Amino acid sequence: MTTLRGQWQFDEPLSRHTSWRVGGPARRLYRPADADDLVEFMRGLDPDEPLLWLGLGSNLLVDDAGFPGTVILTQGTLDILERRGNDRVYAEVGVASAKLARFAARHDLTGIEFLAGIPGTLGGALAMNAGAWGGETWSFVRRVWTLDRQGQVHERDAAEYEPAYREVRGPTGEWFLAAELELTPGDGAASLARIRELLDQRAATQPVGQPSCGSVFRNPPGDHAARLIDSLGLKGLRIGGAEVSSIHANFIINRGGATATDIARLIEQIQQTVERHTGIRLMPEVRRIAGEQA
Ligand SMILES: Cc1cc2nc3c(=O)[nH]c(=O)nc-3n(C[C@H](O)[C@H](O)[C@H](O)COP(=O)(O)OP(=O)(O)OC[C@H]3O[C@@H](n4cnc5c(N)ncnc54)[C@H](O)[C@@H]3O)c2cc1C
Ligand SMILES: NC(=O)C1=CN([C@@H]2O[C@H](COP(=O)(O)OP(=O)(O)OC[C@H]3O[C@@H](n4cnc5c(N)ncnc54)[C@H](OP(=O)(O)O)[C@@H]3O)[C@@H](O)[C@H]2O)C=CC1
Ligand SMILES: C=C(O[C@H]1[C@H](O)[C@@H](CO)O[C@H](OP(=O)(O)OP(=O)(O)OC[C@H]2O[C@@H](n3ccc(=O)[nH]c3=O)[C@H](O)[C@@H]2O)[C@@H]1NC(C)=O)C(=O)O
Repeated sequence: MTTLRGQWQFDEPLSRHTSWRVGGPARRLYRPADADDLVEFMRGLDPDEPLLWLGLGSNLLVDDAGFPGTVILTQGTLDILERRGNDRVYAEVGVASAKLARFAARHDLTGIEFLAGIPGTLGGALAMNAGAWGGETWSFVRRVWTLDRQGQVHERDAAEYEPAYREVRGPTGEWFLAAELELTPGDGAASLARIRELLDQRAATQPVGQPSCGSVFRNPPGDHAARLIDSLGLKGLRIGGAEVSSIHANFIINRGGATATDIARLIEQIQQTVERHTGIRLMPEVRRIAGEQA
């Protein structure tokens, strides 16, 4: 029997762990001390316990009722980050995407500048195939290490996964522990300048200072959700504390005191209005949490 070294919290409000600042309590939240500790934790976990892996919570709509199970928090832990060889970076999933982008640039490795403005962890970026400005996370992944519910670690080749727009299909019942990325050796100063440029571009077009989950809807083929929502005059539409951003129409911001229900109702209202006027059913990009996630 091994003693766990991580930290427990009980009835922890998930509004403290999501960028929308909404979401009810998790029955239990566990922040592992490191990857070995997390392996031990999974080995001892009740097979029926609902489980949610959480990074920064920047793409999650957690219900007001909370999560009736265990949340594993990787942000602020699982933070090993190192260069390997000429063109590789190894990172555990708790590393912030922004930190990974700057680390690569400082080591004269280029290609992932786009990750600098995407809030969240590498784990969330892998699960969502996070992308911006033409770049996508999985274009750079060569290997991943995953963990299953029995506490078994698997080393997997990127070829075992099928990345698509804001999603990736692969072996089920496993979560990401770490990844190895292949980057292009180049000019680190130019890479840092590109990061600054992309952050400026983002600040000019997105409400980065206000609580949100980024784009609420996926872009439909050949169009942009934001353009459709904007063209119907929905900017500023508000339910409770949730409001369609007047800066970017595909962002819903928490104006203070929003509930998950406010946000969910606003999402539905936008979907219905857009569908009625254009025939296009917008599909959410954000993930709604009400039960077990795998
Ligand atoms: C202001 C703002 C701007 C944004 N801009 C962009 C953008 O340009 N492009 C973009 O793609 N996204 C964007 N997003 C959305 C979000 O930042 C990304 O999806 C991000 O990669 C999520 O990372 P996270 O750590 O917060 O994941 P979380 O929200 O914590 O989790 C997201 C999903 O990943 C799963 N997950 C987390 N860690 C793991 C793991 N280790 N193994 C398996 N599954 C895991 C969770 O269970 C959940 O289903 C933006 C969000 C905000 C608030
Ligand atoms: N957190 C959120 O809810 C939101 C975040 N954002 C934006 O998303 C991006 C990423 O956010 P988040 O995931 O929270 O990560 P952080 O902003 O916490 O950044 C993570 C790490 O990246 C490095 N870093 C970030 N910005 C800088 C900088 N200007 N100069 C030097 N190093 C930097 C730092 O690493 P080191 O430890 O090496 O210094 C930092 O610890 C930021 O641009 C942020 O403004 C936007 C909306 C919401
Ligand atoms: C923020 C996210 O990702 C973002 C990513 O940061 C940016 C930059 O690459 O490109 C996508 O936004 P986007 O398609 O809305 O890109 P933008 O360039 O801002 O806008 C697209 C088009 O919509 C129009 N537009 C935008 C905002 C608005 O309020 N009104 C409007 O009409 C713009 O004029 C432009 O013609 C990603 N969103 C999706 C759903 O793919 C996220 O996934 O959370």
